[in-house]
Amino acid sequence: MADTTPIGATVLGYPRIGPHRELKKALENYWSGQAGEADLRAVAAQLRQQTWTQLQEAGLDSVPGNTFSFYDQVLDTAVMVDAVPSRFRDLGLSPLDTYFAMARGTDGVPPLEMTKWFDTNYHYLVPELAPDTRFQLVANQPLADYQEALGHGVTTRPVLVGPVTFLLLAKASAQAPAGFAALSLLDDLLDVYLRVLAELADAGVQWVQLDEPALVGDRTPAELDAVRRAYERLGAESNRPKLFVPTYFGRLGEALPVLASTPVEAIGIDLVTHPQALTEAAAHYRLRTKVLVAGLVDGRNVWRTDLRLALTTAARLLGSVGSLAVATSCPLLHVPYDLDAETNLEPDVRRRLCFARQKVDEVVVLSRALRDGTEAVAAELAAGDEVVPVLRDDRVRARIQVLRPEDRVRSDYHQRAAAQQDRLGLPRLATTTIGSFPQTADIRRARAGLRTAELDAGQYETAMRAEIERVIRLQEEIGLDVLVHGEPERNDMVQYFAENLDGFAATDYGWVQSYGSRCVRPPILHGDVSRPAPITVGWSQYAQSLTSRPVKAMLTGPVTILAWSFVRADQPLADTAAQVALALRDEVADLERAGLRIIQVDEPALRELLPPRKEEHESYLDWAVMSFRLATSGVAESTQIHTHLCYSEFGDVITAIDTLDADVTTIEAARSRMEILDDLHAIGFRRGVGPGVYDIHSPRVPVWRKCGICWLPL
Ligand code: MET
Ligand SMILES: [Zn+2]
Repeated sequence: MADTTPIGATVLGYPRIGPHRELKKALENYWSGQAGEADLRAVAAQLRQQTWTQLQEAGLDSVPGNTFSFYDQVLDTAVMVDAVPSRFRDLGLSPLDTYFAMARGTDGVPPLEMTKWFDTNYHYLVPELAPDTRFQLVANQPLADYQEALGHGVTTRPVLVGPVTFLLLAKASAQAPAGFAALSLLDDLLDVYLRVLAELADAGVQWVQLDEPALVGDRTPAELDAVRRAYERLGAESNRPKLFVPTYFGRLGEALPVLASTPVEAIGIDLVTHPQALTEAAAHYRLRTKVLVAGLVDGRNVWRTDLRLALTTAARLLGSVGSLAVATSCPLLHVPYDLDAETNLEPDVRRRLCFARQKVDEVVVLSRALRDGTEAVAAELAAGDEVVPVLRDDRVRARIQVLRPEDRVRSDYHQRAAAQQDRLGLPRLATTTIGSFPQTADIRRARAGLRTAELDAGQYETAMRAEIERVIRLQEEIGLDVLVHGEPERNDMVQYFAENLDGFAATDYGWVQSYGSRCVRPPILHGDVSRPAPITVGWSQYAQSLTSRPVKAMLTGPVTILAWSFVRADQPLADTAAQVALALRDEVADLERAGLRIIQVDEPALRELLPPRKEEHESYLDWAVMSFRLATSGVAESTQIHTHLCYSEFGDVITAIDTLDADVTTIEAARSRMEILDDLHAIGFRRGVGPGVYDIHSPRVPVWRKCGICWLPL
C-alpha cells in the first residue's frame, strides 16, 4: 500500500436525487418512454459531477465516491455481485432494464421485496439469495465511478455496502431450502469483494469505505464471527486500498472489539445516536493503532451542530486513538440538500437548521479546529454561540405537568366492548377500510387551486365535500359496515397534521429520498406542539351527516407523526411525543363531541422507530404506547378506538400492540398470509382485530379464508 492521505474531514455519503429532484424526473421520463437511456445517463453524470466538485470545493479532505445510485445502493451491490434472480435474468432485458425490473417488477414478474433501511424512512431492495447463488463480479461500478470523478479532477473514496451488512439484509429466496442462512455465502461474496478491492488498488484508490450499519444491532456469536472473518480476509490481502468501515444508527457494543481486532485501518462510529459510543471507543485499546472516524455531525436530522460540544467530545478521543477524523454520523441521504434554497422559513427556525450542504461545512470547521486550534475557526464558533432558543409554550408544558396516570387508562375492555356493541350494533364480522380513497386528479387540482388562490376556501370545501359524498355513497353501495370519509383533504397523513399544528414548519425544497424516485418532504418539528383549532372535525362530521352507518374518524398517531418528521433533538422523544399526543387528545375529544362514534388513530410507524438493540426496546415501546394512550383514552366507554398498523414484521412489537389498548386493530395481513392472527392469538390478544385482506399494492382480489379471530370477540 502506498502512503495515503489522511481521511481528515469527510461525510459518509450525500443525497443523490438532485437538488431539484432532477434524478426523479429523469427516471420517470425514462420509465414512461419519454426519454432514452442516454438522456437518463446524462442527467446522472451531471448530478455526480456536481456532487463531487461541490464536496471538494467545500474543503473536505476525503470526498466519498460511488454515492450515486439509479435506485438503491443495496440493489447496486446485488447487481455488482450478480445476485440477480433468474426471473429477471430470463427477461432478456438490457442491464439497466434488468436493474429496474428488479426494483419495480415488470409484466407479471414481481420485483424484489422492499423494506425499511434500519430505523429510517428509506427503503432498500432486499436481495434474494439461495445456496446456488453464484457471486461474480459483473461490472466494477465503484471503479468506474472513481475514474469518472478523477476525470473531473476529484479523487474520491469509493463507498460500498459492506459484505456482512449486505448478507444480513438479504433474504432466502423462495427456492432456498428451509434453514438456509445468507451468511453461509460469506466466503464466496468475499472473493468478489477482494477482486473489487484489487482493481481499485490497481487504479490508485487509497481508501475504500465499506458501510456496516448492521453491526450496531444485536448480533449473534455466529454473526460476529462473520464480521471477524470478513475483515480478517479482506485485511489480509496486500493489493487493496485502506479499509474504512463506518458503523451507524447506534453503538457498536460487542462488535467493536471484533472489528477492532481485524486489520481494517479506520473505523467510523456514530457519536450522535448513542453517547455511549464515546466511552466504548475511548476505552478500547485496539483503537490506538487505528484511525477513528468520529461521526460528530448528525447525518439524519436537520439541526446545527453544537460545535463546542462536538469539539469536547472529539477531545476526549484524541489521546485514545491512533488518529482522529471528523465525519457525519451517517450518510447524508436522509437530509435535504441545501438550506439556502429555503426562503420561506421563519428566521428563528431557519437559524437553527443545517441541511446536507451546511453539514459539510460543519465537518470542515470541526476538523480545522482539531488540526489548527480553535482560534483558526473563532468566527464559526462565535456564530454558533448565538443560540436561538426553542419556541416554548408554557401552556403546553403546564398541561403535561399535571397529567395523571389515569389520563392514559380506559376502563375494562370487555365492559367497553359491550357498550360499543350496544351503541354501534355491528355484525360479528364487520367490514371497513383503512381510510384513504385515491387522490384523484380532480382532488389534487382543487388543492393546488387553493394554494394558488384560484379557488377560495368555500369553493375548495365544496369540492372536498362532493368527494366525501361520493365515497360515502360508494361504501354504502358496496355494503361496508364502518365507513370512512376518504381523506381527500390530506396531502399526506403526517404533513397534513403538521400544517395544522403549532410547533411545525414546512420546507419548500426539503425533499428526501424514500425509495427509488419517490421523495418525501418531512415537516420540521421545531418547538412545543399544540393545536390552535380543530383539524379534522368538520370533514368527519360532514361525512357522518350523510349516512346512518357509523363513520370512522381518522387521525395520525403521535409516533408516526414523529417518525415521519424531523424532530427536536433538545428534549427526549418521549416528551415531544407527549405534546403531540395531547394535541391529538383534544382532536379526539372534539370528534367525539361532534358525534363520531369510532375514531381511528393510525400508527403505521410503530415498528419503524424500534431501536436496533433489544435493551432499548422497552423504554421506546413504553413511551410509544403511552403517547398513543394519552391521545386516545379520554373518550367514553361507548366510543370505539381503532388503530391501524402496516409494513409487517410485528413480532418485536406484538405485546405493545396489546398494550395500546385500542378496541380494534386493523393490521396489514395480506402479504404475510394472515400470520399475524396466529401471533396475536399466541399472546392472548382478546381485542378486536381487522386483518387487512386486500393488498393495496396489487389489483388482485383475495380469496376469503376463515380465521380464528373475529372483529369483536365478546
Ligand atoms: C400508511 S397507513 C395509512 C393509513 C391512512 N388512514 C390511509 O388510509 O391512508
Ligand atoms: Zn397502512
